Amino acid sequence: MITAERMAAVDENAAALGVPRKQLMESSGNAVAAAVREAAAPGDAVALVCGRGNNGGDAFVAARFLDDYDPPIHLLGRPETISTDIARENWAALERAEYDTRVVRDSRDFDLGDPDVVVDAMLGTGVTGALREPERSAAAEINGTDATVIAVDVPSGVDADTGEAAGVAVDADRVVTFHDDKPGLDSLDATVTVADIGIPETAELFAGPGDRRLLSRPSDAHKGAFGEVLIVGGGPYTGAPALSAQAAMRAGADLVRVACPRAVAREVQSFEEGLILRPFDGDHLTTDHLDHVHALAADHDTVVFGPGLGDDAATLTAVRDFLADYDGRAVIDADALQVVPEVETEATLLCTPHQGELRAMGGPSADDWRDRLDAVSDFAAELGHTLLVKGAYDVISDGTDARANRTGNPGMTVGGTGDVLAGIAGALLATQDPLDAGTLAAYANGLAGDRIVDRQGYGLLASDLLPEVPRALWGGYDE
Ligand SMILES: NC(=O)C1=CN([C@@H]2O[C@H](COP(=O)(O)OP(=O)(O)OC[C@H]3O[C@@H](n4cnc5c(N)ncnc54)[C@H](O)[C@@H]3O)[C@@H](O)[C@H]2O)[C@@H](O)CC1
Ligand SMILES: [K+]
Repeated sequence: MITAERMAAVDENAAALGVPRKQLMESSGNAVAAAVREAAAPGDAVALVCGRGNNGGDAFVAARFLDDYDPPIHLLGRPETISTDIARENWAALERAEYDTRVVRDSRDFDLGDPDVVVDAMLGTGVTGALREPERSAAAEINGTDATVIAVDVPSGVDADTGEAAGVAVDADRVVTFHDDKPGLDSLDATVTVADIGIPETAELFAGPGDRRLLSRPSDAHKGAFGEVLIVGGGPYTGAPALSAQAAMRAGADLVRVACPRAVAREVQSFEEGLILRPFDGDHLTTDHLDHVHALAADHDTVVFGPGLGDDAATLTAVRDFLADYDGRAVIDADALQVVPEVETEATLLCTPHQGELRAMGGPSADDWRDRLDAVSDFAAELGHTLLVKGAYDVISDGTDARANRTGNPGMTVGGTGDVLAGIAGALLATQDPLDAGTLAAYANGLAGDRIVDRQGYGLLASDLLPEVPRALWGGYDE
């Protein structure tokens, strides 16, 4: 099952891999034509009813595979208003090649005739709200015929994610959907077939630029919409919590605060004047500080636990006790990771071990990234938490789905890059589910490192990543 939003991301990832959408449209159109040939007897009348988006474009392609039927291709609207280049190019090809194209300027112009098979290619996943004219009248006319109705991707007017229609929708006999089943098709009274349109498996498996679609900021963004992040770290180390906090800020968090021991607070502050500190007494975290940390955590959307905390036994006990009483969202990194397998918690955790830390947690080791996908997925299911296992290919799994990320480079083995990753993950976990947050954090962190190495060669510092994080997350690079 794939949602419309995820499908759009996978599509963009496929294009980045070199399989552009126009190529996918050729496969989609071919699959639609195959369904028509299966439904139509020789000599049957076939009609294609097309909208102005890519759903219509699929049917423009199908027409070229249906020469035997010489179908009329009804375009609902003026050709100049076709909304995508690839659909427009396919329409222009039909006109130049003298297919039976018919432009419907007004719903009164629409004459469906009496076909045996109708292809409904008015609207697919791009539908918003109830069908407008002329699609609305056309849908009613299609529903009024005895023809076999084959819907392209999804019956026009139906929401592919929910199966619901905001008004009149096409009542299809068959649906040819692409790449994967859609959640909204299950409830329909139609035969659904899934056509493989040649999207590489890795367009879905590997993080890519399409994954960033999740971050498109709503236009009415107000302070507080992107989350407040608490970093709990520092003690034996001071740079780590400062890096995580700055990374969370660069990744779009609205507010980031750092809870660290008072003994190192000035030093942590000195890395960046914009950090907001909420220190606790002493020089390392212990159970004495848990009331303070719990009170703070309750006011934040996510907590990043671990950067620079150290592995003092009292500190690890404090982490364990904290998690046992916490039911929010947290990124767990560095020394804090080792307590995760022992603790019963209601919290939603995104754990970010490298492969050594994963083994220390009792997790699997596998050299090949494909083997690691399965092994990490099993271990995530066993833990009941999401894992982002860092490596040349990062592997991310919530125990159900697994993804990989291959941005990043050997220059990033330098100290502190993991703290940056944890901070980005903390910011993203405030608004995304753990699998998406982990995938996108790994992708952006690695992409930032790749851009720096492209520009200046090796010799990268973790702090170099910080100013690159916004562009890695929101685009602006020529991919
Ligand atoms: N990987 C993919 O996602 C692929 C998608 N393809 C096709 O592309 C389709 C999605 O294409 P688009 O995103 O262009 O969207 P659609 O073609 O589904 O719809 C977009 C058009 O519909 C209009 N519209 C929206 N709501 C309307 C309403 N309520 N009443 C009347 N008109 C309305 C818009 O103004 C726009 O012109 C898929 O359903 C599928 O058929 C295929 O071409 C190949 C690959
Ligand atoms: K359709």
